[in-house]
Amino acid sequence: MSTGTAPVRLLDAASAAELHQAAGQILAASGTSATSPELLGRVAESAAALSDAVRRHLRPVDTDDGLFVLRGLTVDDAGIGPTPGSWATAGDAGAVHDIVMLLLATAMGTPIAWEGQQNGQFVHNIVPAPGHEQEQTGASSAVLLSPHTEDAFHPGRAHLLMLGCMRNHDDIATTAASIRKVRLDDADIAVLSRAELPILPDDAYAEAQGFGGSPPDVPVLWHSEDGLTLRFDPAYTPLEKAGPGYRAAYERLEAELARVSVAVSLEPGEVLVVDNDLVVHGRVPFKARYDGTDRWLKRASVRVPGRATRPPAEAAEHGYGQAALEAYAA
Ligand SMILES: O=C(O)CCC(=O)C(=O)O
Ligand SMILES: [Fe+2]
Repeated sequence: MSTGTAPVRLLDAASAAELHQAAGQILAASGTSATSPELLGRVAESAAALSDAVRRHLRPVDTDDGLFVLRGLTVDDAGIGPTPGSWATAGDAGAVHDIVMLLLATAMGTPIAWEGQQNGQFVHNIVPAPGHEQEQTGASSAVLLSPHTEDAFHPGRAHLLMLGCMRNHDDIATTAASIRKVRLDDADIAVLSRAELPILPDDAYAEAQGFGGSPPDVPVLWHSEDGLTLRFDPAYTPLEKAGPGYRAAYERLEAELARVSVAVSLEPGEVLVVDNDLVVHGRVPFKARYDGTDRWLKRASVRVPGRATRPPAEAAEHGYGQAALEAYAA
């Protein structure tokens, strides 16, 4: 339905067919989209052979929106079968789309996965799951998923987050707010650039939540070479530990992000690409159907080699014992 004011990049039919065919061939050769060195090898080879036309659409995010919607791919609603009841039971559901996501991610950088999340898979299934309605994770539904940087607790977090839509009958929007559209005075920026509070692992990382080390304090805002960037996850930030001045600045940032937030309701086939250094994303509340027709997204996370958008101090963080697995690590 509506993608609000999000910039759209429209793949022509030939480019969409090229991606579908490449993914289909990889799936036929591998028999599954489950991660293996063989599968990743095929993806890397195929991504390297993508046409310039496809590649042009996958150039870096190039506006202050900090995101774009890639349109033109298609999903066969009957062919993908019912929406899985949870990520854990998704298996090979929509497998060819997992591989499309990997091809896109590989054309933009290096896909990453987490040992502690969704069994180390490189493409996650985001579906509402019974019993998780109230959580601050992708499996929730009844609550607003508050705006956050993806995997904000970790120094190895993605530079780009990709959300590919399989099904969204109720037009449930992802929200996105760019730090480049926010108005904050210099004093607030200075306060929020101090390493004052930690960002704790979110509920998708049970193991990291049990980590024994002491949580590092991190800045929320940071001036990188190309402008202001943010690392923000209020649901996992112990704000009560900060003084009133810090809290007030944090709340002004929150209010500004809400003011500039856009709602992006993805249609099947559309892929939202979010710059995780510029944009916080979330999701509006909704009522899960739990009948096989629920909203269903595929998610991939991408590191962009050589990108210098992170404070150098992050290199010393322990990451709560979690390791980001790079698809093409040497
Ligand atoms: O469901 C959505 O639109 C976004 C969920 C989310 O935050 C995520 O998948 O990282
Ligand atoms: Fe998220």
